[in-house]
Amino acid sequence: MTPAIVCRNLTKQFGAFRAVDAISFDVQPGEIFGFLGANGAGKTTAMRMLCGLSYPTSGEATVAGYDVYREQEKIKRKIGYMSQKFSLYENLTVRENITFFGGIYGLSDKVLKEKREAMIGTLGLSNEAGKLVGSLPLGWKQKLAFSVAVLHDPAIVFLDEPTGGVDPITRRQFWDLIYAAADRGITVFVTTHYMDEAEYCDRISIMVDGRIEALDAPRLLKERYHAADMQDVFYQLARKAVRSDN
Ligand SMILES: Nc1ncnc2c1ncn2[C@@H]1O[C@H](COP(=O)(O)OP(=O)(O)OP(=O)(O)O)[C@@H](O)[C@H]1O
Repeated sequence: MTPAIVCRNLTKQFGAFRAVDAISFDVQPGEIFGFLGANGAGKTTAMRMLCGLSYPTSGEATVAGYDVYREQEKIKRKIGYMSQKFSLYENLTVRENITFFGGIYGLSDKVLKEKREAMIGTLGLSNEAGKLVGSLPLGWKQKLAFSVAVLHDPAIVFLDEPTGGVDPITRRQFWDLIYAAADRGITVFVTTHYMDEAEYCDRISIMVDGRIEALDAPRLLKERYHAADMQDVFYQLARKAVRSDN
């Protein structure tokens, strides 16, 4: 099977500063791939290159089979993206947001209507469908933003710290949505600072100062680093970091 993402020595330099330093990995279709690293490690910079939002300085990568230098527009049509600030319009209602993004993704009126009503039902938002998104609790906004990011059944969805600032139960519900998407064959590429979420991933990479220091299934990483949990694995690797954005 062709990998969903192929990344070879991908590098991003800002002047003399190497934010992402020759990272290499593959992500398989349908995989949930966790992309971990301390603040400033280079995760967002790497993700922006893979999403076709910025050009690499050097190295190679394909996303959904498309080249990150030459085929950025094709990549954008094949992916979903949810940024830390999630991209919903606070001054539109739940239903209007879904309709708006469905239109951008080019869904037909009929498909859009079906998907919209199904989504509102699945998320339990029937009573909120006519309310402004700005009035919803953060956890609901995040679940809605994720559902909108996969509305067009992309090959890959990129999630940049999608669950920041919400409680563990809401995060667990969010992950149920991620699993459901992966079951539908959508590849999930997710950054997180929560180590319980790292445990939910099929494989994770840990970035330190722009480089990937470790990459494997959580269970194998715990064995390798003689760690009781991912928190400990992460700490052993990330404490070597010189860089800090804090
Ligand atoms: N446009 C830019 N120009 C110069 N430096 C940048 C630019 N964008 C990011 N950086 C630097 O590159 C490094 C990596 O930043 P990045 O945002 O990719 O890290 P991150 O791992 O996503 O961190 P966080 O977890 O805080 O989001 C940081 O030191 C950051 O200051």
